[in-house]
Amino acid sequence: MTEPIIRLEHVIKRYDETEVLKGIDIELEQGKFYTLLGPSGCGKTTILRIIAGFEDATEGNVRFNGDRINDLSANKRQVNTVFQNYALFPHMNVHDNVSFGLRPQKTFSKQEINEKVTQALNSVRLKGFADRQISELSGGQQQRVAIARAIVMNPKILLLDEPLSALDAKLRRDMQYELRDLQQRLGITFLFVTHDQEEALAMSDEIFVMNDGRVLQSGSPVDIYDEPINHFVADFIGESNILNGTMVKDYEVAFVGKTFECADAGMRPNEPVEIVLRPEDLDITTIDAGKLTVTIDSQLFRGDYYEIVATDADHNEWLVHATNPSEEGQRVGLTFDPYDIHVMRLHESEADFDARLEKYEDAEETQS
Ligand SMILES: Nc1ncnc2c1ncn2[C@@H]1O[C@H](COP(=O)(O)OP(=O)(O)OP(=O)(O)O)[C@@H](O)[C@H]1O
Repeated sequence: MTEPIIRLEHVIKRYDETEVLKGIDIELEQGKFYTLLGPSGCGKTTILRIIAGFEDATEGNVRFNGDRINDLSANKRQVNTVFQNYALFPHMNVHDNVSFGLRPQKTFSKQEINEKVTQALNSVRLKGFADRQISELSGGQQQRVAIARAIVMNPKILLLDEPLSALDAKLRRDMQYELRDLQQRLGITFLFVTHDQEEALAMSDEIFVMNDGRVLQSGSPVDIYDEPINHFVADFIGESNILNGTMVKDYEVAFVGKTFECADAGMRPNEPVEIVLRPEDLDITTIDAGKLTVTIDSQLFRGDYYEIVATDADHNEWLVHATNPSEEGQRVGLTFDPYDIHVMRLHESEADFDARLEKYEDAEETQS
């Protein structure tokens, strides 16, 4: 296997007594789009700053293609950063902003610099903007200049710290497509920071879900959405119904006072667990056909689905995304498939979770 381009080995960061990174182990491969996702203050920016060389790790190793770079200064790392506030120079035009990092190198002629700037501006669809002043640009265009300024340096890794947060919803969505497209065209590694789970799901090859200085789970968007490791991840990534339950035995789980067939195995008999059922995996049906009976409390039309809140006999609240409307106060059945029940062990580590998943997938293969 080839060396990951970046590897953080048990990185800890302390400011005085406060530990803001509590042992981060992550690997980034060449040419992939990675996202650090987590709530404000969980340590995302600190990880970027340590990779960029603006901040030292208190403990642990930072490796670039296998070499330890903890002591390498920021300007010697093949890493560039796009900041949230763009950090452009307002008194300079677009060309001078984009070429700013190239000029002190003195290795390029004026013509080479012009070619590189033109190429970078073309990549971010700002052809012909070189002579514009920064103040004459929209927010989205300024964002593109910031990206052009970073990619003109030909980095191996681009770090992006919430680069879309200042844009309105429509422009933000357009830029999500563009950034993803740019990453694929350039083939360099992107490490993107956001606290917006939809953005992370839409853009990434791999997501690191963080909370309180730790990576709780890493994986593809589909893996993380379908198999959240714990309550925090399930709740943070999309909407969920999360309930306490008991794993009666392999492929049988009990919650809300009933026992249901499920697709999980490999836990202790009667182990306490948490259950996740996604709103889009629940169907409303007749009371007779339902696995549970609920009463509809309220509904909102959301364009492509109805968001329904219902309550069961034990006063548990259920969030359901349905294609058809229901009537408030109506008693209906709720149904779901065994494989839509996601069972989460309490306090499971990511390594334990991966081992359990692997065992379960092996068993599935043997069965089929
Ligand atoms: N220079 C510093 N001195 C002391 N504490 C700091 C310093 N820089 C960051 N912190 C603390 O470290 C923690 C992590 O900060 P960080 O900026 O990495 O979080 P984040 O996940 O990027 O948050 P946000 O999404 O709000 O930008 C926070 O509690 C922050 O207050």
